[in-house]
Amino acid sequence: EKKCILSGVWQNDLGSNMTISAVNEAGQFSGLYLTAVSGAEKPILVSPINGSQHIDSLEQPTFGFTVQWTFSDSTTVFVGQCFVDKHGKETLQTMWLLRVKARSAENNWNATMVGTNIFTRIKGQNL
Ligand SMILES: O=C1N[C@H]2[C@H](CS[C@H]2CCCCC(=O)c2ccc3ccc4cccc5ccc2c3c45)N1
Repeated sequence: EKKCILSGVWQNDLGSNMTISAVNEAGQFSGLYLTAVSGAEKPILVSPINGSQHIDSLEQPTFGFTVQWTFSDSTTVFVGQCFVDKHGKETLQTMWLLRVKARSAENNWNATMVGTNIFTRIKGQNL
């Protein structure tokens, strides 16, 4: 069947790595995110994630999570769905919004970036 529980280790098309802890009975999870890219002028550090996935159906569930970047005053929210192919290979198709801190309300208009990322499991991490 096309069940997908997000716990485990994932890598996206940018080379960023994400480790998601156990998913509880409400579908909530936490984890750690190490981005491979950044536009901040600070060194990249591991950052916490918190989110939730649907577990009512577990068939190719939708999910969302927030990354609170520890190395800069910025936040990213990811939203997406887990797809499972006929071989059982899971892929997370996501879109994200990155909000960086604006100096003033006048600069609010260009403080949010948008993009997409695809995540796949790093081998041997299906536990
Ligand atoms: O795995 C993934 N990694 C990337 C995508 C979506 S999240 C993103 C990493 C974001 C790290 C923070 C950052 O880049 C960042 C932080 C602070 C900034 C301050 C000021 C900025 C001004 C212009 C452009 C920026 C671009 C990224 C920025 C910041 C700025 N997927």
